[in-house]
Order: sequence, then C-alpha cells, then structure tokens
Amino acid sequence: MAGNSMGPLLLVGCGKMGGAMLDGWRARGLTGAGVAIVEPSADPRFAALDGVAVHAAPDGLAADFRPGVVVLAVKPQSMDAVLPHYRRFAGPDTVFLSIAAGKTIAYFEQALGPAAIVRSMPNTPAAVGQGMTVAVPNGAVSPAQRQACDGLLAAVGDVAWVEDEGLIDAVTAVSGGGPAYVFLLIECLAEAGREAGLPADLSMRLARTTVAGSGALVQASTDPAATLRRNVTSPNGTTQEALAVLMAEEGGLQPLMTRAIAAATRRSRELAG
Ligand SMILES: NC(=O)C1=CN([C@@H]2O[C@H](COP(=O)(O)OP(=O)(O)OC[C@H]3O[C@@H](n4cnc5c(N)ncnc54)[C@H](OP(=O)(O)O)[C@@H]3O)[C@@H](O)[C@H]2O)C=CC1
Ligand SMILES: O=C(O)[C@@H]1CCC=N1
Repeated sequence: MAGNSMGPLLLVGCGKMGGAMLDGWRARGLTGAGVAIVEPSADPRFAALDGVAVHAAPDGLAADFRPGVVVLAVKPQSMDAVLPHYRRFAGPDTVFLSIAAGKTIAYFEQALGPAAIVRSMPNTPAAVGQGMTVAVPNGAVSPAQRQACDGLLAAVGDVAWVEDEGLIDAVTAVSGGGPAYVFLLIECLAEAGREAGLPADLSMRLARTTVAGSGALVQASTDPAATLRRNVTSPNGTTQEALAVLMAEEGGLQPLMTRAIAAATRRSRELAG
C-alpha cells in the first residue's frame, strides 16, 4: 500500500472512524509490521490484529520509533491532551494526518510547532473501501507526504484535495456525517413500512436492501440522481404521491436537510475551539 512508503504508520485513536480506516487499510494489504496503534480501550478485536503493535499509551512506543505518518483519530475534545505526546515527531520526515472534526490546521501548527499537517474528513464507509475523504494540506507537506496521505485515503475510497480549508466544515456536515443520515433514512423507511402494516423484520429488510441497492445503482450509473429518481416515478403512479410529500417546498426533505447541514456546519466551526 502506498501509505507505507514514508515509513511506519502510527494511528492515534482506534475507535469508530480510526477503526473503520484501519479495517479498510488491512483489507488492502497494510501489514502489521507497518503500523502501530495508540488506543487506551482494550477492545477484544485488537487481539485479532495480527502483528500490529497496540499500545494503551504513547509511552509504549519504542524510543527509536519514527512514524512517517501519524493519523490523529481521537475526539476533537481530546486533542489538547493528546498532541503534546506526539510533538517530538514533528519534523520533515513525518506528516500528521488529522481526521478530527473542527480542528484547524492553525490549531495543529500551534500545538505541534513547525510540522507537515493534512487536515482531512473521511467517513465510515471507509471500512468497506467506499469512503469519501476531503483533504487539505498545509505548506510544509512535501509532494511525497501528500502522495503518502493520498495513498492511505484512496485505499479506503474516493479522495478530493482542496486548497480552501474553509470548505471542510461543510464537508464534515455533508459527507463526514452523511452516512448517519442515510442510516436514519433506513430506520425511518422501515418504521413507516411497519406503520403501513408490514412485519417489522420484513420492513427493515426492504429498507436496508433498497438503500444499499440504490447506493450501488448510483455508484454504477453515470446518470444524475434526479434521473434515477425520475426512472422510479411513473406518471400518476404511487411514487409520485410520496414525492409530493417529500418534495414539498415547506416541510419537505430539502428545507429539512438544508437546516440539518447548516447545524452540523456550525458545530464543526464551534469545535475549532
Ligand atoms: N465517527 C465518524 O463517522 C467520523 C469521525 N471523525 C472524527 O474522528 C475522530 C474520532 O471519532 P470516532 O472514531 O467517532 O470516536 P471514538 O470515540 O469512537 O474514537 C476515538 C478513540 O480514541 C481513543 N482515545 C481516547 N483518548 C486517547 C488517547 N489519549 N490516545 C489514543 N487514543 C485515545 C478512544 O478511546 P476511549 O473510548 O477509551 O476513550 C476511542 O477509542 C473524531 O475527531 C471525529 O471528529 C471524522 C469523520 C467521521
Ligand atoms: O459527528 C461528528 O462530530 C463526526 C464528524 C463527522 C462524523 N462524525
């Protein structure tokens, strides 16, 4: 995997998102020898990470350990306490790849001193190689370090690099949190089916398979989503009735989604601290 080319990978925080990325990397050939993890929780699944060094705290890392990439995957609220332990790695041979919501490049520069920093926003479908990440580098990131980060991120899905860091708060709202909205759609669809008289387990099966199938279709198709929607909507048929509700100017899905994304974008800005 290209991400290993700079030297060992250090993953700081292996929870839901760090763990999803690790699953994706390992499925694509990241070997145990190339990765170390610092993660305080004793998750039993770490026992299955053949050859990966998992440390409960940074003092478990060997004195001569020199990571090429440090992936910062702890909560934004933990970052102040975590960063001082990794400041010693700041230098031309190490790039810090943050996935934390809200935390800005300026924040990391202040905490780490002169350091190569990539701020990124992935999402949990990375676990199955279908993630979406947007990344922005600071001026100290070398072309090789950018390539290494791109390799790590591209190994678990699609990657877009941007120059304008100001976009990342809205990215966080749309694609970072996006899987949660889609899973909520499954929950709502299943519950609505149950209320329409379907057995709960059948309704959930319909909702899951329909969302998964629609995702696969949009991925495989070059048609716009609106065309795929119209393909389902027979004139004067059943879908048209549902869409009249969902696409109402007031109380429909668009104004609701716009409000939701604005709220998440605002929260991302607040998390900058
Ligand atoms: N979840 C998601 O879908 C996404 C999350 N993110 C970002 O990813 C980051 C992690 O989020 P998420 O995975 O959801 O959160 P989690 O709480 O699941 O993961 C964070 C992990 O870091 C561990 N941790 C706490 N303190 C330390 C420490 N000092 N050193 C090393 N590890 C530590 C936590 O252990 P313990 O639980 O024992 O405290 C936990 O396992 C956040 O910054 C978030 O903004 C970005 C995109 C999507
Ligand atoms: O909810 C959060 O703050 C994180 C960032 C995007 C997805 N999860």
